[in-house]
Amino acid sequence: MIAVKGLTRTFGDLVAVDDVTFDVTDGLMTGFVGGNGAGKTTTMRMVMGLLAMHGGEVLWNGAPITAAERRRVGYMPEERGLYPKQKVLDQLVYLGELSGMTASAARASVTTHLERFGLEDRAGERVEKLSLGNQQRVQIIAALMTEPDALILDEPFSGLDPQAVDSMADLLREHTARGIPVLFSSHQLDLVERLCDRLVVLAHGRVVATGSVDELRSGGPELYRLTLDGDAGWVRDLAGIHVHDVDGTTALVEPDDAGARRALLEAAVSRGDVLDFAKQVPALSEIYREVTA
Ligand SMILES: Nc1ncnc2c1ncn2[C@@H]1O[C@H](COP(=O)(O)OP(=O)(O)OP(=O)(O)O)[C@@H](O)[C@H]1O
Repeated sequence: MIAVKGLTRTFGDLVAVDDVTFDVTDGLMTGFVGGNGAGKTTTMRMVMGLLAMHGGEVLWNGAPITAAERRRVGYMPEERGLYPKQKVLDQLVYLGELSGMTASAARASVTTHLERFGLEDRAGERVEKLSLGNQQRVQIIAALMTEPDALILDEPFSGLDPQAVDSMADLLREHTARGIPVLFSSHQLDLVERLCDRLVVLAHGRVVATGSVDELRSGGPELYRLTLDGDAGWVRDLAGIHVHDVDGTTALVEPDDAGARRALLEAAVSRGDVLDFAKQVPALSEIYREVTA
């Protein structure tokens, strides 16, 4: 498990990462989300030892992470570092060898991964001839091919078509199923919601929310949507009901307690037909807007 404790980094007057603490737990997919400039890349680079920390520490299974342990982490940087002139297979085998693999093991792993991403017929092409999405796939293979002990991926899904997103998601799930901790950053909240076991939400360098999607969803107010066959404006006059919105025949309300909720429903039934009354589960995007506001 990777534990980030009190990580801090400044650039001049800017505190880019401010006392950031979270875990990347074995076998779980942790999504790292936050707006542009929130500090995700800076945090990941410090975890990988590519940028000096100004405070805090990074632990691997409870002890400060060593250089050797960091080499066992598959990392996909934000700035993609491929050599445009080199052929895909040669480049990946070279990167594998740099990470300590033998040439034959690297070649076998690369071949398997190229097939997974449907790139086997591109192995002999120069990287610069690939589309951006395919270059992205090659970059991902570079992070995965060494059978790493953990994965830290900066925007691994950006630029991928839906089919490649699915291949990538399956691959990451295979890693977590083997107990490997995975941290990835993304702006695609629908993907994060679908894939992640846990979320770390960053805003202005600080962690503003952590937990599973369900935990984050249940942390907010308990809202109900009431739809009537007539105007719903009268709900504003009910005691114990905080009205969030009324739009014609529909009201979004937050009852103080179960008694207020029952009274609301009884009042609604006594006035006519109740077409719908349901608890509202907020979308991750709504929670995200709330916590990063
Ligand atoms: N080398 C640097 N020198 C000065 N400022 C920097 C440097 N690297 C990052 N920053 C600043 O630190 C803040 C955090 O940047 P960072 O790249 O970590 O954010 P991010 O969450 O990854 O954003 P994005 O989603 O846009 O990639 C930003 O304000 C950025 O401008």
